[in-house]
Amino acid sequence: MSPTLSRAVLRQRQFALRRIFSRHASTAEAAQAKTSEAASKASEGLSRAQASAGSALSKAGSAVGALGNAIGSIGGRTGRLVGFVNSLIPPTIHYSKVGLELGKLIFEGRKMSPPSMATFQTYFQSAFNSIRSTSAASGTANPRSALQQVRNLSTAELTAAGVVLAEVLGFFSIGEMIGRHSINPMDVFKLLTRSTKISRSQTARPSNAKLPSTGAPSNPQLFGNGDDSQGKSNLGKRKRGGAAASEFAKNASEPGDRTSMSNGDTKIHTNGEETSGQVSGRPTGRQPQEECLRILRSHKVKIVVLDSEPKQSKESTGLKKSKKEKGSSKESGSGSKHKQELFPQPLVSFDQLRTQYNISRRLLSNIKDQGYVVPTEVQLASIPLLLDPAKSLANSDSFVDTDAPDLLSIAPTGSGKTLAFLIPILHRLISERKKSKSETEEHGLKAIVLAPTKELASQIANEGRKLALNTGIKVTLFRKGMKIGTSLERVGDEEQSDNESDVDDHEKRAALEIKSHVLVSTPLALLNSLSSDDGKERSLPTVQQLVLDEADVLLDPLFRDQTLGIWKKCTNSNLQSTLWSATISSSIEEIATNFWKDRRRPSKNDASSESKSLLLRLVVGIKDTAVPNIDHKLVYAATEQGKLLGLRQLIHPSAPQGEAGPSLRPPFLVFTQTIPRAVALHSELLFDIPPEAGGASRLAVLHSDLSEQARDRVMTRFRKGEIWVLITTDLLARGVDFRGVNGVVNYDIPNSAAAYVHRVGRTGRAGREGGVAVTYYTKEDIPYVKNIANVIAASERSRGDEKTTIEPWLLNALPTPSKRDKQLLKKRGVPARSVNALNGKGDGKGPAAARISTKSGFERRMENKRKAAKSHHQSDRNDAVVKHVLEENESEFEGFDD
Ligand SMILES: Nc1ncnc2c1ncn2[C@@H]1O[C@H](COP(=O)(O)OP(=O)(O)OP(=O)(O)O)[C@@H](O)[C@H]1O
Repeated sequence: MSPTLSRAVLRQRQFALRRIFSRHASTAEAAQAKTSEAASKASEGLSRAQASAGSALSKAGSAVGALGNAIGSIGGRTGRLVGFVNSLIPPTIHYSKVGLELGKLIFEGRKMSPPSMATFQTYFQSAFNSIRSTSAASGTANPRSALQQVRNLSTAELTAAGVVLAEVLGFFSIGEMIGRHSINPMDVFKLLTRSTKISRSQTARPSNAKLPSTGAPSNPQLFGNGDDSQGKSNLGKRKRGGAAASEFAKNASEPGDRTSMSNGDTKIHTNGEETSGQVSGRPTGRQPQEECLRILRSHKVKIVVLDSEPKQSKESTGLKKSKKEKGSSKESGSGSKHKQELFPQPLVSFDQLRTQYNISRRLLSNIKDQGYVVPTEVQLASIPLLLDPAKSLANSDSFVDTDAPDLLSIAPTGSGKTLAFLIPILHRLISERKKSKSETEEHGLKAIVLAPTKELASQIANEGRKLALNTGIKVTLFRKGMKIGTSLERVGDEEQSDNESDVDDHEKRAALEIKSHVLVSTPLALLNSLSSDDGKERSLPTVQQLVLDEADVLLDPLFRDQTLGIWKKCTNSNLQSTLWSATISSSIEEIATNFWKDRRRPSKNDASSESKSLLLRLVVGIKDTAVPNIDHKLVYAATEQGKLLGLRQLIHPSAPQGEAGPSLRPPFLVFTQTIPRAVALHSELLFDIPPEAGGASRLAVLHSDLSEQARDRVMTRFRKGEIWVLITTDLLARGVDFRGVNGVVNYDIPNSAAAYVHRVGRTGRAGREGGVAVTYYTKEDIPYVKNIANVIAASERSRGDEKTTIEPWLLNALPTPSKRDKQLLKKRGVPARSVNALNGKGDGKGPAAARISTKSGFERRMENKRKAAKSHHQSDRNDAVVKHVLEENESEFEGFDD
């Protein structure tokens, strides 16, 4: 064959190869699309890192390609061979990316597992054998015979070989690398773009490590499914995983069906008719009280009657003493010595909402559409009680004769309290709507949910809208400037907005008269709207249900007057009030109970105030303890500089790990004590994430001094996974639900044990495993850190760990803060880094001790500008974001010591 002819044949083969590659590429892209669809919002962030790595790979590929071209121009046989190899590089790079995505599946513990070394070897066994055999080696080493062999191959053989080679290279090299070594996306990025050598010891993580961002939790329940027939707590016996939970739900009873519900070793038989524990004259199809008790105990749920209406005796409220009550049961809080314990029918599956509590089909399907299958502990116990207390206590020795008990509910962070209060509200409104004959009948505002922050209120309203979809119930986020409408005509779903963007415009909002069945609001915005310009105060007589979410904050001095002000304006004598939080101290409980008693005291002129009422308290788990499914790390950093170094190590996971510091993967939240510190920390770290991985756009700050729109924007970007590290204040410490947050960093220690519980509760939501909470403390924090150490130790013990990460010597060595110290800390935070200290008005230890940056504000800004200019050359897109961030930053942050 002449050289011209062989060149033509080679070109033809390359063309055929490219066609096949592009066909395979589209299949691969479809697979990739499915992968990213399955990934959770937060893992989108991670995929982006990997995509960055992919693009870096491509760049590297083109560089190699260019080199190949240069070599190819050498000419002759060697040149052609090099040219052929060169043509294989782009598809190889492409398939490497496919391998990378497959590796991601492996890495994230999805359906695939990495191929074993043995499988790998079988692919290459023949090649290995050939290499070992000298004769074969000399044969293949001869370029003339190698070229001849290539020429003898048919086009089909050649293309097939090329595809297999590219796939094998791509899958095994990158997929195997990521899957086997569990390399962090950031490490991959570094490995591929900066040639950073990452030793196995630095990158190796337990192969079974699960991250909260890796998708839906298999079991949203935190406790339970263990045998607890003695009614003892099952500390340390928590069985996790989907099997137990789904079985729990699957076996839930249907009316008329004889089913057996397995709850660990607990067997409950129900048949839609009488059960062995059935109490004559009461509704049937229920579990006997002993079984209810057993389930509730195994899920660590306890419900007691805090107080019944003062003027009514237990006889008249229909409340009987249970056997247990007759024994001595000592409870703390709100003054009462003995508290009646209740054992309502637990809700073992959401299907029971329809079969036993007759909720609307639409509401049930909306619940299911959200992917909720197994009720969490707080839902399991509270929803039946709120939907129909008499029915839920039907087979119990204790039953209550009231339609709407008031409830104080204390359940861990991320345990689904929102759903627990929204379902009963919506059910009641839907039922009333059905009962009303006239289409035009005035319905009015029926329910109010109060939350301490706009972010949380917005989240609850969104959740409410999803559940109320097509039910005819309107849920509205109430914002500053809105007015409550005086009447409410029948509202259709078309009037519902799926998000709050339609009310972003302040002017429009000012004129907006809200007509809604359910309002979700912060207390001040709502209270202000109730006082009219002529000085007249409006009340809310139509409101039947009031929810205080994060009730301990709402009843804290900061919000107390506003919250109680609204509560008082809900003048309906049948108002049902429910209070929810992960932490409610006995003093807050007392305030709530006293207020409740005052409200319930029958007034002389109002006969209807003689209504039957009851205040219940529901506790899930151990009060005021962090969820058991997260890992806590308390790190002594000595100084502010030590903390900064520690945080930088977290942002750059390739820095030495292990003893030097804990490992944490983005996305994560970083909490500071004050707004200026959050802004300063953001400014300090702005350029720590390399531009190729998104640079400054991956980092953001969120605090209450930002405009509402800016706050919404950051929240949306963080939820989408575009932001990896979000620096914030206690504004985001409560209630806010980011499903995929892998960790929380307390850059500044929280100002109370409760604040710690809530901050770290932003990870490990709905039973997700793998969340990490890192808390740094310095010399200045030592007087205050014992409370936090105690919470960590209690949380670790609550999951059955014999040894906690808090060494006993440390607990002994740390000083116990006095009550006054605790109060001051709660009010002002650690004095050395309070705003006063930063302004030089403190105890003289600040601002130097409290300064985050190693540089002055001016120096930091100059340096950031230099870095921004440099990054301009690297990426236009990043530069735009950086510029924007810098502008936003500069207008807010003037530095501490300029
Ligand atoms: N039954 C369930 N199954 C699975 N996930 C659930 C269930 N109920 C709620 N969730 C999810 O759990 C997460 C936490 O719920 P929610 O925000 O209501 O928790 P919370 O108890 O109010 O937490 P916090 O005390 O922090 O406010 C949400 O993402 C929610 O969608």
